[in-house]
Parts: sequence; C-alpha cells; structure tokens
Amino acid sequence: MNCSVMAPINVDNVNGTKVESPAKKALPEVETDTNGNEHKRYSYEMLVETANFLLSKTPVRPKIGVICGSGLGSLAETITEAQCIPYEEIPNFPVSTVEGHYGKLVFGRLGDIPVVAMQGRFHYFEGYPLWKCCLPVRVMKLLGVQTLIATNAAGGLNPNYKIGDLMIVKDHINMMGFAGNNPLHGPNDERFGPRFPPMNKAYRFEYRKIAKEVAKELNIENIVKEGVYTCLGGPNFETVAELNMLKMVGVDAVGMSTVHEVITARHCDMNVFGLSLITNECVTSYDQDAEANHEEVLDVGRMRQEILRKYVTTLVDRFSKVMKAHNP
Ligand SMILES: O=P(O)(O)O[C@H]1O[C@H](CO)[C@@H](O)[C@H]1O
Ligand code: HPA
Repeated sequence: MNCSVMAPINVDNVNGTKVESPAKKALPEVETDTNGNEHKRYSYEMLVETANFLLSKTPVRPKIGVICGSGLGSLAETITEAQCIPYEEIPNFPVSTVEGHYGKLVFGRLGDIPVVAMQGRFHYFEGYPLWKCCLPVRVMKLLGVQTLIATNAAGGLNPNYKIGDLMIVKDHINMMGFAGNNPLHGPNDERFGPRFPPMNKAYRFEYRKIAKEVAKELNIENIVKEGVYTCLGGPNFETVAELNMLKMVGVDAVGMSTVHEVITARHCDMNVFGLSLITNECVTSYDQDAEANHEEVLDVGRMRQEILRKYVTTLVDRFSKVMKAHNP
C-alpha cells in the first residue's frame, strides 16, 4: 500500500448532489424522539454528512468494507491505489486508542474490487458506547458497501484450536446484549433498517462455504476452523470461571469486538463475513501458568499477516463474484 492523501474533490454525494468537503467539526450527538426524550446517538443526517465528506475525498466507490482487527492492520496494506484518511480528519468519527489499531480509513482496490478498510476499530472498553463503535458500519452502508468483512483477534476456547488458526465465524452470542447493551438500543431509524431485525442468518452461509473452499485451494485448510464467537466488554481478559461458563454455552472464540458491528451491518441489510485469528489459548484451568496479553495478540497478527492478506484478498474476489451474480 502506497498511501496518498488526495486534495478534496467535488463529486456526487449519496443524495446525488455536489458537495464541498467540510472541515471536521463536532455535531451534536443528541436526538429528541417524538415523546421529547433525549437519546445520545448519531442521527441519519450526521452519518450522511460523514459519508458525503468521504465521497468528496476519494473517487473510490467501495462495494466491500473490511474491518481490520487488533494487529491485523496490515490486511489493508494489500490495497492498491490507496488513499488514507485519518480518523481525526473525518467529521463525527471517534479516534482509535488501542495499540495495533492505526486509526485510518483506507480506500482503494483489492484486485479490481473497490474497497474501504478500517485500519483500527472502536471498542466499548475505550469508553465508546456501542452506537458510537458502530458508526463506521453505517457510514460504509451510505458509501455503497454491500458486504462487510469483520476480522478480529480472539482467544481460542475450543480445545481443538491452536494459536495462529483462523476461525470462520459461523455465529455469535451477544453477551453484552443479554444485559441490554445493544448498538440498536434507542429509537429506530427505518432508513437504516427495521425495529426488530432477524439475526439467525447473521454470517452469510454462501460466504462461509466459499471461505472453506478457498482455504482448500490455498492449502491452509488445516488452520481454518469454523465456530461461534462472543464479545465481552473488556478490557480485562477473562477469569477461568468465566471462560468455562462460555465454553459450556458453546463459545469457540472470545474477543471484545465484532458482534455489535455485525448486528449493525445486518440491521441495514449488509452481507457479513466474520473471521477470527486465534491469537492465544484461553486459560481454562487453575493449573495453567499462562496469562493472556495484548503483546502476544499483536505478535500472532504479525506472524499470520501474509496468509491473512492472501486469504482475505482471494475472498474479496470471490465474494464480489457472488455479489455480481445476485446484482448483475
Ligand atoms: O477485536 P479486536 O479489535 O481484533 O481486538 C482484540 O484484541 C484486543 C485484546 O488483545 C481486544 O481489543 C480484542 O477485542
Ligand atoms: O483471550 C482473549 N479474550 C478476549 N479478547 C481477546 N482478544 C484476543 N484474545 C482475547
């Protein structure tokens, strides 16, 4: 990736009109509903402003969006004709505070497919409410993105998983949602999606099937697994008792992200593929001496960067063919 930051240009925005790129400014994050109750959230108009700003900065019209997990930012380095926009310059965007998350949006091409990648995501433990963590997903939707590839680093709870394995996410358990913390909490804006979105097909079956075929073609099927992911609030790693409870309810990999992004993406009818890099073994016994740590997470990301780049680039190509077949 040779990242250029281009001068602002005037292009069609999501409403089909010409826009000037505005300087970054903070907009109010409070909306009042029909009963006069105030809710902290991004309004549709704020997100349109953010999308229009981005469209005014780049001629790329992305069809696929990639969220790079912890230590997986190098995924975006395969992007050609890249234009990087730091989060600090984007109206309404939070900033990344976690090591291994650069804090840039990268527009360009993977193969010949126009894409946008987040080099750095937002986590709840950084102090951002879930609706704020998920702002980029709705912005991607407004940019024209139809498919979201959400990657993450995760602890392997399934005893058959080894450090460095890749887990195709088959499903998730929304632990934070059990306690009422959901990115869709609050008034629903039908322009994004329905009040009660179904979630039983969160991770597109067709993409999971393709991902298994591609794993065979690339000769990495021995490290590619499929399983259930859960997100906890973090930032602390889990206790032994917590991990054993999660194991009992069918969790294969544990992290602190992704679930709320996927819920937001499905709410606005994006197709989703989820991929976890197993960066550490979850400690499920009091006899084990190991302790999870973020350095190891980043190291394993570096160790697997070549394979991940090749795998994700190939998946983008195959997914785009499916998208064209459904939407000629
Ligand atoms: O989910 P991503 O962003 O990949 O990061 C994972 O890695 C960090 C812990 O090392 C946590 O932020 C966890 O969520
Ligand atoms: O073991 C883990 N737990 C939670 N989040 C994580 N992110 C990477 N590894 C882990």
